[in-house]
Amino acid sequence: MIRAGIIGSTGYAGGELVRILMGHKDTEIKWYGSRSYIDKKYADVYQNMFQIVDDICKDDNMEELADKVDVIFTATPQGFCASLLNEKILSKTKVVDLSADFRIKDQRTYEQWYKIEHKSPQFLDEAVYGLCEINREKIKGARIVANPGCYPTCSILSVYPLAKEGIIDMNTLIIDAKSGTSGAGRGAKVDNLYCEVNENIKAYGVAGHRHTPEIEEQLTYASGVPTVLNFTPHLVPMNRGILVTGYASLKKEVSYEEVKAIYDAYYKKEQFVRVLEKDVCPQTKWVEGSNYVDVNFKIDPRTRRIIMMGAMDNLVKGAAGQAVQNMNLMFGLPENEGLNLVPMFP
Ligand SMILES: NC(=O)C1=CN([C@@H]2O[C@H](COP(=O)(O)OP(=O)(O)OC[C@H]3O[C@@H](n4cnc5c(N)ncnc54)[C@H](OP(=O)(O)O)[C@@H]3O)[C@@H](O)[C@H]2O)C=CC1
Ligand SMILES: CC(=O)N[C@@H](CCC(=O)OP(=O)(O)O)C(=O)O
Repeated sequence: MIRAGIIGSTGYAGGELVRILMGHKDTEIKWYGSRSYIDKKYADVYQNMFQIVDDICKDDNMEELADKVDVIFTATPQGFCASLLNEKILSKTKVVDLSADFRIKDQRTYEQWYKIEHKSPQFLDEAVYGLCEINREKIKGARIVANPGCYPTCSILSVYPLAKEGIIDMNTLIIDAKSGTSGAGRGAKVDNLYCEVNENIKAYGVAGHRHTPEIEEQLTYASGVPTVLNFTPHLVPMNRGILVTGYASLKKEVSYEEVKAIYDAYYKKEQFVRVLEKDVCPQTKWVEGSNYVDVNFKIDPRTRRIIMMGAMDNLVKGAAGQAVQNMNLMFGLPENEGLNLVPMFP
């Protein structure tokens, strides 16, 4: 049995990790970490876990936790994992960090976009960017995995095959994205109050959202071309789900069949990326509660652009599901263990 500790188990991403790991046959959650609910029953924080989880929330330092578990998930705010990680911890346990601390390789870029000092730059090179479909082999041998951001996961997987194959002009890429409110976490914020979100849609982080450099970095690796893009997220009145729409100019004339063959070549063996059939646009409802990312595209011959679309559950493939997929790879388990979650509808 893999012994898991979750720091930040009382947040939305941590809570989803608990839900998924409860159905994982090779993992036992040994430690429910919290800062605000110490000594409270976990099921008192999340009553959906009544009679399912009997454990108490605890706080501890990460070094002591490393003695007790085989894997630590840090589902905590930006800067937390980097401020505590050290060689002693990594010599005893593996770490899957759900925050952005180790996603961006360049320390200055991280500090500039996150406006915090990076406290563990010595692990930036070693950390593997945990987008399983792209970095599978590196993840298998990793001690620390940087679980990708929710918007970046959906954006990169939607665009990746065409970036890699040089079909699109990377300098023309625009990504428009929408997220449900759970993406903002459980902490109380005025912007996320019912009356602010319900019956409303708003763009935010325009020309400055912190996921921009993460998407740019990964698409630069994929395309081999320095990629700078416009990324505009929107908050929509739903609990879960991310919908991405990407636009780029085509570098040459291509047919539907040619592009479909490219997507299929990249994803036909991937359980969690579904390339939809012609003219079917991804919907968040079709992936809710599951680890799937649905992708598709449409060529617009009038503008010589291609429109790339993706839908995903931000808490599953965008956070906890992908974290478990990473853990499975790190421990040599079947990649889908605990993740055969059928999407819920309606
Ligand atoms: N929500 C999402 O869709 C996604 C989130 N993520 C990432 O996952 C991480 C968590 O996000 P999310 O769950 O949304 O956030 P929440 O605000 O819902 O939860 C934050 C968690 O971190 C804990 N925490 C906060 N500060 C400390 C501290 N100083 N010491 C120990 N624990 C602390 C909180 O504990 P307590 O409340 O008990 O004090 C809580 O459990 C973030 O880095 C986020 O970027 C990644 C992808 C998607
Ligand atoms: C709706 C909303 O607010 N979403 C969050 C992103 C989700 C998240 O927690 O960020 P990571 O994926 O980087 O961990 C935001 O825009 O900051």
